[in-house]
Formats: sequence, C-alpha cells, structure tokens
Amino acid sequence: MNTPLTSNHAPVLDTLAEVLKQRRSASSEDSYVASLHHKGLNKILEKVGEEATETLLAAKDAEHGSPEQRQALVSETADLWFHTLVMLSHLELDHQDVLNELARRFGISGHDEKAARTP
Ligand SMILES: N=c1c2ncn([C@@H]3O[C@H](COP(=O)(O)OP(=O)(O)OP(=O)(O)O)[C@@H](O)[C@H]3O)c2ncn1[C@@H]1O[C@H](COP(=O)(O)O)[C@@H](O)[C@H]1O
Repeated sequence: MNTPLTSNHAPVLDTLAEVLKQRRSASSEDSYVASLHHKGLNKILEKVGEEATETLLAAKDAEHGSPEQRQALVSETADLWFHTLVMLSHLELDHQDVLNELARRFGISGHDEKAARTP
C-alpha cells in the first residue's frame, strides 16, 4: 500500500513538542526538560544513549517474557522517544520533521532504496 501520510496524526506529540519548546526558556529548578536544555546537547545525548541501552535490554527480556516485561519495554521505549524529542527540540527540530521523512519514504522498499543508492 502506498498511502500518502501528509496530514497530522500525532496530537500527543504536537502538545509535547510545544511544552519542550517552552521549556527552553524555563527554570531548571521547576522543570526536568529545562534542566536538560540548560546542561546542553552532550547531556541530552548521554540520556538518549542510556535510554537506548535500557530499551534494548528490555526488548530482550520482553521477547519471551511476562506481560509486566512487555509493559516495561513500552515504558523504556517511551523514555527513549521522549529523550529523542528533547534532542530534536534542543536543535530546533521536532517530531513533524521526522514524520515528514517517514511519510516521504512510505511505500519505498528498503531493498529498492538501497539498490538505487549511488556508490
Ligand atoms: N514524558 C516525559 C518524561 N518521560 C520521562 N521523563 C523523565 O526522564 C527522567 C529520566 O529518568 P532516569 O531514571 O533515566 O533519569 P534520572 O536517573 O532521574 O536522571 P539522571 O540523573 O540520570 O539525569 C526522569 O526524571 C523522568 O521523570 C519525563 N519527563 C517529562 N516528560 C514530559 O515532559 C513534560 C515537561 O516536563 P518538565 O520539564 O519536568 O516539567 C511533562 O509534563 C511530561 O509530559
């Protein structure tokens, strides 16, 4: 199926992105996101790396695991998404840029795309 995905399907992400943007000028004492923005890109990237590792460990546990382990994977994935959204916001990008890129790729087989790359 080759469905164009140009409309907005992510109201939660829209609202969160607006909060993350506002936090760029908020006080670190009042806001975890503001504290990350103030600590800078390296700290944000450290958190993304930590959350990525925690997500893959949770995925291994979830593969043959209990409902609780599957829910733990959902929770870790949410942490990872959240911190990547903070990263994008810090660099004045957002989820919509990523969704637009995924929509652009929609229907293009990964095998075909790879074969069309110039060496
Ligand atoms: N979705 C989230 C969200 N997900 C995870 N987290 C926080 O991410 C942090 C990371 O957890 P960890 O245990 O890995 O980190 P830690 O050990 O506490 O931190 P470090 O000392 O290692 O840096 C925790 O403090 C979580 O509470 C989040 N913090 C905020 N949000 C959203 O962002 C909004 C703004 O948050 P504030 O800026 O804090 O108001 C909130 O209303 C939420 O919608």
